[in-house]
Formats: sequence, C-alpha cells, structure tokens
Amino acid sequence: MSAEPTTKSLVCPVDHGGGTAQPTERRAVPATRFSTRTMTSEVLRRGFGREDGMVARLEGHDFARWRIGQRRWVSIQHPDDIDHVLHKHRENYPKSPDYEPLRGVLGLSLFTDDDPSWSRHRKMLNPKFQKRHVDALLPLMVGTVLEFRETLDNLPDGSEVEMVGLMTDLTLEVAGHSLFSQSFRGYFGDDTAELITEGLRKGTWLSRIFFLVDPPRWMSSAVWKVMHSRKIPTPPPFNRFQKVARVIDGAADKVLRERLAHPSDSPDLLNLLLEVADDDGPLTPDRTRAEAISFMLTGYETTANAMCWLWYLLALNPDARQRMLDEIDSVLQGRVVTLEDVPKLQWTTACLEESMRIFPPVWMITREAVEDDVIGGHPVKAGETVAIVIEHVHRDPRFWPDPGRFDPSRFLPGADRDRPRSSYLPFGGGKRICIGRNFALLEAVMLTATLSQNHVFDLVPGHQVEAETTFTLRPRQGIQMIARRRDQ
Ligand code: HEM
Repeated sequence: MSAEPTTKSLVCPVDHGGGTAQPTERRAVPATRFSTRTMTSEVLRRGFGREDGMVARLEGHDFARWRIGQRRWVSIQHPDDIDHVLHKHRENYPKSPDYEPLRGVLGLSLFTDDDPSWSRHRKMLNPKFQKRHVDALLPLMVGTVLEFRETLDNLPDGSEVEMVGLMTDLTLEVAGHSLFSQSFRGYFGDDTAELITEGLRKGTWLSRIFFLVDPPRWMSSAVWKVMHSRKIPTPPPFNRFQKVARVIDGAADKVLRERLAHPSDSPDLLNLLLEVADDDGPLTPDRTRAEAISFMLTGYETTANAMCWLWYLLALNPDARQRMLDEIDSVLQGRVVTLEDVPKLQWTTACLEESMRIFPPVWMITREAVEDDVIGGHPVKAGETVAIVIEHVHRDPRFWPDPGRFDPSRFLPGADRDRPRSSYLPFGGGKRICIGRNFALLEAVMLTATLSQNHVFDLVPGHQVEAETTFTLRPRQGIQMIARRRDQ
C-alpha cells in the first residue's frame, strides 16, 4: 500500500517540514509576493505549469499575491481561509471571469451562471440530484458498464489498453444512458477521446492568452461565442475546438427534439430536467438544453479522469488493490453490483477518494472578490481573483501526513474526525459544490467494482505517466496498461 507513484508530479517541490498533521495550527507568515515579471514569464513560457511554472510556485504558501497585466491575483491554501471564501463570506466571492470560456461552450447553465439566476435554478435542480433520484439511475449505468466489460472479456488476456481513451468512451456512454437513455456512440465516432483532448488543450491554450491579455468580459465572451458558433467558421487551431462544441451541441439538440416529440417515462436526467418547475414556471427550452449539455460535459470527463488516476494508483499500490479486490469479491460474490452493495464497498470507495485527493480531476477553482475584504489577516481588494489550487490543499502535510503516499485508510469511516472540512475539495465546497457528486461517486464505485470483478490493470513497464493541467487534471500521454484476466 505504500509504493510511491513514479511520476515526479507527486514530489512536492516545497519543504513543508515534518509530516505530522496539526490541524489547528496557522502559519504566522506574511503574504508571499511574486513579481509580475516572474509570473508573467512563467505563464508565457510554461502555461499554468503545475510542476515547474506559475502554479507550482504557489504550493506551500498560505497566502500569495501577484499581478499579471492589470489583473491582481491572490492564492489561498489554508482550509480556514478557504472556508472564509467558499462558506462564511461566499456572497462576496462569485465565480471569476475564468469561467467565461466555459460559458462559451456550456452556455448559461448552473456551472456558468451567477446570482440571482443561479440561485433560482440551483434551488429547482437540487432535489433532482438527491440520493433517491440518483440511485434510480444505477440500472441505466450498470447495463452500459456490463456491455463494456464484455468487450474487455473478449480481448486476449494481457492485452494492452490505453485507459484515457477507454474511460472516456465508457463514461461518455454512461452519461448518454443516464442523462438521455441514449448511446452517444452514433453521434461521436471513434476519435471522440482525441477530439476532446484536443478541444481541452486548445481551450486551455486560448484561456492562457486571455489570462495574459485580460480583455474586458464582454470581449472574451464574444470571442468564445464565435468559437462556439456553428455558423462562423474559424481558422486552425480554433476550428478543432469548434468541432467538439458542434458535435456536442448537435447531439444534445437532436436528443432533446426527439424526447419532446416522443416523451418517455425513463428515470433519466433529461426527464428530471423537463419536470422541474417553480412559481416562475419550468426551465426554458434553451436552459434545459444548456443544463443537459453542462451535466454531460462537467460529468463525464471529470469522472473519466478520476477513473484513470484510480487505475494508475492501484497498479502502483498492489496491497491496496488486493484488499479492494477481496472486498469486491466478498461483497458481490460474483453478482452484478446493486444499490445495496455500494455502501458495503468501503475500501473501494476509500481508494477512489484517496485517488481524487492525490489527483483531483478539477485541480483549481477561482473566485473574484466583489468588495474589499480581509482573508486570514491579509487585505483583499474588490476585483482581485482568488485562486484555490485544490491539488496543493490536498497535499498539505499539516492535514495530510505523508501526502505523497496512497493511503485509502485516510477515508475509512471515522478517520477524518480531525480534518477541517475545506482540506478536501474534489467537488469544490460551499454553495457552488458539485451538484453531481452523488452521481459521480455512485458511477465510479459501480464501475470500479464491475470491471475489477474480471480484470486487474497493470502499468506497461517503462511507460511514464505525467499529469497535464487543462481545465481538468489529465494524464498527458494517456496511461498504457495491461488488462489481466482474474481467476476467481
Ligand atoms: C469525479 C467527477 C466530478 C468531479 C471531480 C467534479 C468536480 C466539480 C467541482 C470541483 C465543482 C465546483 C467548481 C467551482 O466551485 O468552481 C463542480 C461543479 C459542478 N459539477 Fe461536478 N464534478 C464531477 C462530476 C460531476 C457530474 C457527474 C455532474 C453532473 C451530472 C457534475 C455537474 C456539476 C455542475 C452542474 C457543477 C456546477 C454547480 C454549481 O455551480 O451550482 N459534476 N464539479
């Protein structure tokens, strides 16, 4: 259980001193100030650079500030300060303009909306993501995963597989079935994973330019709208990004039109969206479409990454993996997983949670201060962007002793008694916490248990895995693994 992942991304560049958790301790240190020149050149040369660039510099600093162009940034890492921003003074910290690119792609939906419209829609949609509704989606998910497992069963024992592609296909299918009771395979094509990877890379590249130039909101919004437009063609490389957006839009449009023409009584999320209403009426058709696209996009890529990192860390930690396989065998006894089994898969769930600690699929969130404020004794001015690098929070040795070690027992029931709530944020926190977290956890545990019944995945010897920060944290060159059949 103690093997250290080989990727250098897990070696924290900062000496935090010691490895003992002291949850209530605050470091009485002044704010760290980074020069504009240093941070600008980091972004120019290396992008956001989680290993050796701008983001890496922030690790280990409870409060840092810097400026790029006209834009002023602060980053916070202490859970008390994160609590301040995400919970106690959350009204002062709406999402920052960095979510603008996503608005171009996702449209105006929960993920990209702001108050008061956000509050109204979140209130309408929250009940639909309660456990009983999400649980009802399990049968829609399981069938897809069993089908996928059969494909793996038909491969020769010891076949090489590329996990990012496989998990992307699989979570896209699960999203298609649980959102729309439909397969998306017909809409996308064999190059889906590559298209999405490229779309994310180009999107991140574009947002890096915006980050440096810092145009007014209306201008960036207009550019992203053009990127996303179906009518205005754009030159390479933007046309690739546009293609991804078009495919997704087209699929969602078609599915929605079909559902409106032929209503069904499926418990899928689309029907839940069509049902919701408050005193001001139901969701508009545009909003229904945007929410559906947003659930699909925010849901499947994050879950695919979570799964990839889990398989990777399990391969590096065979003791933890064996304990997980024993648990799955003993709980399921060779049966198909049911809702009653899920709470019994405690070690499996803990492996997933520990994996999202080490490699959080969403690695950073940002907010913008509306009014002047003080965070942890440090003044923050209206208009400043507050960055929370989730990955750094998850590797802070004050709260996570020996943070580079994969140790799922951190997440067994009772183990987190002394941990501050904002020391673990794979799904964010406060009022903007991920609405799909129950869905994602259910899907990931079911998927892990179902695939592990028949296979274990080992790393191809010599294959180096490196993490890349696009909007999500993904394996840069994919993860080459060997699918070995299990004899039960
Ligand atoms: C492992 C999988 C997932 C991870 C790691 C994840 C992570 C996150 C994070 C960190 C946020 C907060 C962003 C912020 O505060 O700026 C978020 C928000 C959100 N997520 Fe997820 N997510 C996952 C799966 C899903 C799924 C399956 C769905 C939908 C079915 C979903 C839908 C959303 C939506 C709509 C929001 C915006 C909520 C709001 O602002 O009201 N996510 N997610």
